[in-house]
Amino acid sequence: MTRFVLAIDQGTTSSRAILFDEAMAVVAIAQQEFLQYYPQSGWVEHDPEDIWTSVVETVRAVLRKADVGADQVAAIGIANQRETVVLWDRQTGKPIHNAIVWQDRRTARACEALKAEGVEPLVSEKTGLILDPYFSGTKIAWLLDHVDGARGRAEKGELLAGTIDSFLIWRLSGGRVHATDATNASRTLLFNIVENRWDDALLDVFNVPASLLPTVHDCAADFGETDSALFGHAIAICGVAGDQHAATIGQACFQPGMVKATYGTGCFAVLNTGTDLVRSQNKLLSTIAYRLNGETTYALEGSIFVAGAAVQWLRDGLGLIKTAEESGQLAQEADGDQRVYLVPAFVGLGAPYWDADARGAIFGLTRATGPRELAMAALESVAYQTADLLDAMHRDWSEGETPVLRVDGGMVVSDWTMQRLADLLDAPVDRPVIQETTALGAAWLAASFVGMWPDRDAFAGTWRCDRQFLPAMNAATRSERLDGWRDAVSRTLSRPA
Ligand SMILES: Nc1ncnc2c1ncn2[C@@H]1O[C@H](COP(=O)(O)OP(=O)(O)O)[C@@H](O)[C@H]1O
Ligand SMILES: O=P(O)(O)OC[C@H](O)CO
Repeated sequence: MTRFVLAIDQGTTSSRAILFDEAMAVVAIAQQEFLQYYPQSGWVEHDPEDIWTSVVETVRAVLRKADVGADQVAAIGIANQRETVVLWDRQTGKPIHNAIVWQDRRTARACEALKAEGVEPLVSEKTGLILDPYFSGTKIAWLLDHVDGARGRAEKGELLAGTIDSFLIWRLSGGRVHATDATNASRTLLFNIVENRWDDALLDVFNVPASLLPTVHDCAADFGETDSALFGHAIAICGVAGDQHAATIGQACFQPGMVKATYGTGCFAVLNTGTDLVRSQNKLLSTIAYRLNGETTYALEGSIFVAGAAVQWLRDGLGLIKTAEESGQLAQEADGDQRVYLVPAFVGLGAPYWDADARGAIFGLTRATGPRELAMAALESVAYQTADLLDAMHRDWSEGETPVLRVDGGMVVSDWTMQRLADLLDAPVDRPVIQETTALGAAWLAASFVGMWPDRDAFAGTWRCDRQFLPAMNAATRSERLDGWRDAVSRTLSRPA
């Protein structure tokens, strides 16, 4: 009987189920978008029931499309939007509130208060992170303090907490398994990435009871199996990683110095630093790239909150385009001499600025500026932000030049954006043949655990380039544009950098 592996890619705007065969080829894909809730300025929520329904329905749809039975699926790998948290009732599995999404800034004041108490050095030392509302710790505390009775119920052991992977594992396993992997744990502010464990001192700082938290496994491990009633047959869950970590694996960035950037809702550049935990001097994060066979590989990460979301804003906020693809066509026709800069700080700025209070701004408008130039500015903002990240990485990573950038995510189909990225980075940009790298990484974790796919090195040897974009902008233009961007950012920050 032919065997398959199933990847669940639970992203910020949609859930995807992707079925791979034994030869690592994509057999079928199903995708479902779900609603985003913006209850207040800077707040972003998801209904966990929407996420759950979209996951179950896409899995059923992909099996139907491929005419494959659940009994033919050897294993499931899960990749998920990170940092987003859910608190749910241990008995009923019902969430006590909407999920607070990674982009949500509601805990900015709480982070400032903790900084004023002087705990940031301790937190950074243990977690590799920055005290920012982006991460899960203060979001969990917010839920405990703002949902009626939640803290009392948590202390009595009635509630469970988790990132989206944990919530899905709990539901998929019929309420039997409360687990996560080391990469997701490393984004919570509660996990000590040096000692690889939940840290009591951090639980104290964020006032989170240990009983809420899941067991932490390697990325390729036994995470239980799905309730057989869900898909007609139980399927083993054997791979879990945060989506950016899964993409790092899917891009085969296994060697120190290799770097990938994923362009979805946000953009996340991840540089493999090997088994050494490198501390950034330039406001990048130190994080767990992946943990396999008990060995932790670390990474430096630059996180940008708005990448494809700027294109969504052109479409849904301004109504300038009907589809995301039109952004590239408009940018192509734009007057390239206009220096219009969009700083898309819709939910503050992430790395390397970390300014939760900044809000978006547009500079350089003239009477001649129209939709084309705004589209160009939106797409260019993604390239400029990446340039900021790679610049910080170059300064932190002393092991020589970082090699070419491997890119993936929904935006990389835009040739115009990828060319502008190479131009502004002054470095080659490689787009792989398989652009579902997040799903591929999750599938590899699961498939290698059950011995179905090749080991790490052989898997890395299967990576293929679809197109390489080479820089073609002259140095003077590049430097003038980057100066303009930095000036625009400095005028957008809520406080001096
Ligand atoms: N042709 C395109 N040009 C520019 N942006 C695009 C294009 N196609 C999709 N996008 C953007 O890519 C994002 C979706 O990518 P995806 O990887 O699915 O995101 P996520 O995992 O965060 O939900 C959207 O924000 C969308 O605006
Ligand atoms: O949903 P994505 O692909 O934008 O990824 C979200 C990140 O995991 C947030 O840290």
